[in-house]
Amino acid sequence: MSAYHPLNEQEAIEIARGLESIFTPGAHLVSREIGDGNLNLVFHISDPKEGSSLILKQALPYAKVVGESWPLTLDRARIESEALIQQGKLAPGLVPTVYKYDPELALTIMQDLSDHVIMRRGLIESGRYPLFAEHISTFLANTLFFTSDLGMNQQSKKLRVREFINPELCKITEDLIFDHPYTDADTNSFDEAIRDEAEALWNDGELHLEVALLREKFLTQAQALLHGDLHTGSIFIKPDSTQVIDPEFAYYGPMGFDIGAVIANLLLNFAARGHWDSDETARQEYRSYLIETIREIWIKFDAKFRSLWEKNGVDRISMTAPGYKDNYMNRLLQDTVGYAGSKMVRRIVGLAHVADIDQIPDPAAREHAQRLALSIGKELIKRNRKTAAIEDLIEVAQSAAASVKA
Ligand SMILES: Nc1ncnc2c1ncn2[C@@H]1O[C@H](COP(=O)(O)OP(=O)(O)O)[C@@H](O)[C@H]1O
Ligand SMILES: CSC[C@H]1O[C@H](OP(=O)(O)O)[C@H](O)[C@@H]1O
Repeated sequence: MSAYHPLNEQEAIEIARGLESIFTPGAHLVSREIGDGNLNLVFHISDPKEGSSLILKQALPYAKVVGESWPLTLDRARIESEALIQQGKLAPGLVPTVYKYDPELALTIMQDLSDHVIMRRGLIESGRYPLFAEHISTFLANTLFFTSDLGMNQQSKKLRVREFINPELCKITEDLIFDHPYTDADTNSFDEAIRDEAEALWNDGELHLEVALLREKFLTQAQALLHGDLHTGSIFIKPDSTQVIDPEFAYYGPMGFDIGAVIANLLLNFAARGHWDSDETARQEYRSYLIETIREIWIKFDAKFRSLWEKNGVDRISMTAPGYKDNYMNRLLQDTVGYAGSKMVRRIVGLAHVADIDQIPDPAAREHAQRLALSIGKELIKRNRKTAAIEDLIEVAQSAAASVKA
């Protein structure tokens, strides 16, 4: 196939045919474009007779959600395939296998995970995933520890940082998460019913200070290789398996940004309950499940990260200096809390929203969910540097749920 152009379904089939380890030569293949994200084309190619299939993901030279007026680098396909390969080595079984990367067509060919569901949809449908905290804490601990100065050769790490310089995708995050929600920006999008909330965000100096500090860390702290967009739409799940996809925002940044993303998206679902539950008891039970999952994620992450540090640490003084590990883990928790809050706020007033809340058809119920999400998000941002335990974050969510009335 020649130089870059967006593929059609037939061309996608022809490329997939080349994967002879997946498809029998001459097989009748079927192609469907299934991309529902903000940025890329995703083709599902299958051989219905044999039951074999794969995914072909192609970057477009612009942001699909906005159109050609928002050009976007094709290099993100390289970042995504390289990040998937790194994560696959560090967290085996928790990301799809990459079969092939084609730089010219900005194409990643990977394992089909259609037997899983996108976790955001699973949560909306009140699914429970008892192994999720175990799996995602392993993904986070392994990928973050072994790409940081604590767990890898520090000279090699600097070279890795260079490979994952991702300025255009980082700029999206810097704007959409750490700037636009706090000013009257053109990209913002919110229901008129909550204009008072949006305007309050634009005028809250205490909040702006904390957002500026979190933004500074996002801009400057090359702590570890992040997934960079770890929301529940980037996680495929079923009861016995968790698979992280879509790391095109990967770069070396502050670890708490990834952990905070997971927690923020569980809390967005927490705020949206009610509409998705049959009655008040079901709502309380599902919220308890979400809170328990958040608690478990942090506790398991903390234990696994410390254990990796004990067994595999490469940085002498950080392993022996009294109190350093506790200090590090506490700063990590504080970042997690601050970034979780930032990621909640952006999904209510910023450009890209979440189905958990936007798909609530009843305007009053949707407004309640939005106000609750903002209340939790703002409080987490304001309290981030005072956080001492995961219970502090849980307390913020629970007391907001009790005080923001429907
Ligand atoms: N490996 C995969 N297996 C099955 N479906 C996939 C896979 N990767 C992506 N998809 C489908 O394509 C959609 C968009 O993929 P995603 O990587 O999130 O794209 P974007 O970068 O545009 O957000 C997912 O929500 C999912 O439905
Ligand atoms: C203009 S991109 C907006 C938003 O979309 C990305 O998410 P996804 O690729 O999963 O659709 C990312 O969260 C960006 O901030």
